[in-house]
Amino acid sequence: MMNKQPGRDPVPTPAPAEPAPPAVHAHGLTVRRGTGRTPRTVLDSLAFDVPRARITGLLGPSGCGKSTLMRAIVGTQAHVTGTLDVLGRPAGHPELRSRIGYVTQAPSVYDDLTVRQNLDYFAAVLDPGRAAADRRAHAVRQAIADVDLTTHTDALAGNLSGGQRSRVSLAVALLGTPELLVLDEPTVGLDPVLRRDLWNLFHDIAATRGATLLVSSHVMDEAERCHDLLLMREGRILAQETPDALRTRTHCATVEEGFLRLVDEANALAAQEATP
Ligand SMILES: Nc1ncnc2c1ncn2[C@@H]1O[C@H](COP(=O)(O)OP(=O)(O)OP(=O)(O)O)[C@@H](O)[C@H]1O
Repeated sequence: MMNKQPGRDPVPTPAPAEPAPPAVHAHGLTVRRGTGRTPRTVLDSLAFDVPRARITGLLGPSGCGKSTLMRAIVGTQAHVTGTLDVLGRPAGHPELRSRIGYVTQAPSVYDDLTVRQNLDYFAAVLDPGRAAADRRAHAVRQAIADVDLTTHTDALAGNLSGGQRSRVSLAVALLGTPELLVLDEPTVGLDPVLRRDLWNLFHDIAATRGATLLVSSHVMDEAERCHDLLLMREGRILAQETPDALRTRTHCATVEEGFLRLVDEANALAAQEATP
């Protein structure tokens, strides 16, 4: 269940990282998008690791390439080159389908079905057959409880608020207890209480299930809630470190200030290089 305690919650310390391979490993990862003669390079030779059983925040301004990177990781992005390994397999490998939960920015729920019917439908796709009926019913109940929608189980999805619909999408992604959850701006448009509750849920999922979460946001204060950060700017990785390390290195009080300092430095460097 989601924690509804008032006040700001500290980021819980995760268990010491095992020397397991990272959940995501990228090297020379490049994506070109657009049709015609001049496709644009929207991800440019990225190299990074996403550690297991932790929450990595993927942050950067609108248009910097966060969604494109997430699509590449879940295997739905075309024109990907370089190395991109996910849970030990090349991104897009069929075996990964049931091991990854993905929530896009637009909640993908059927408005004319209830919350339970939406979950039943996706559970039947994931775990078909009469023999699995009891297991599916349990998984559906659990996923609805995880996102705190038990009291809305029989409500039509079309009658829910935006935040509740987002949580139905998240519940769908939680079916099958995925090892990696890729969440594209899951808190956009939510009120502060719901945002906090969702972040508490993310921490529960990482701590109790050992799942890895990659969560994108362009709201910098959400960075403070992550164990690790991948900061992006214009299709490149600007920094990969913990919030603490970023604040210390940049001598800034907040991740937002630290990020802006790195952006200014990158801009100054680019201007210097462009000067003949
Ligand atoms: N279908 C497309 N064809 C060509 N370029 C595209 C296409 N879709 C997105 N882009 C470009 O790719 C870049 C990265 O877009 P992307 O959606 O990954 O950014 P984002 O960081 O997720 O942005 P936001 O936070 O606004 O969702 C942008 O410059 C965008 O204009």
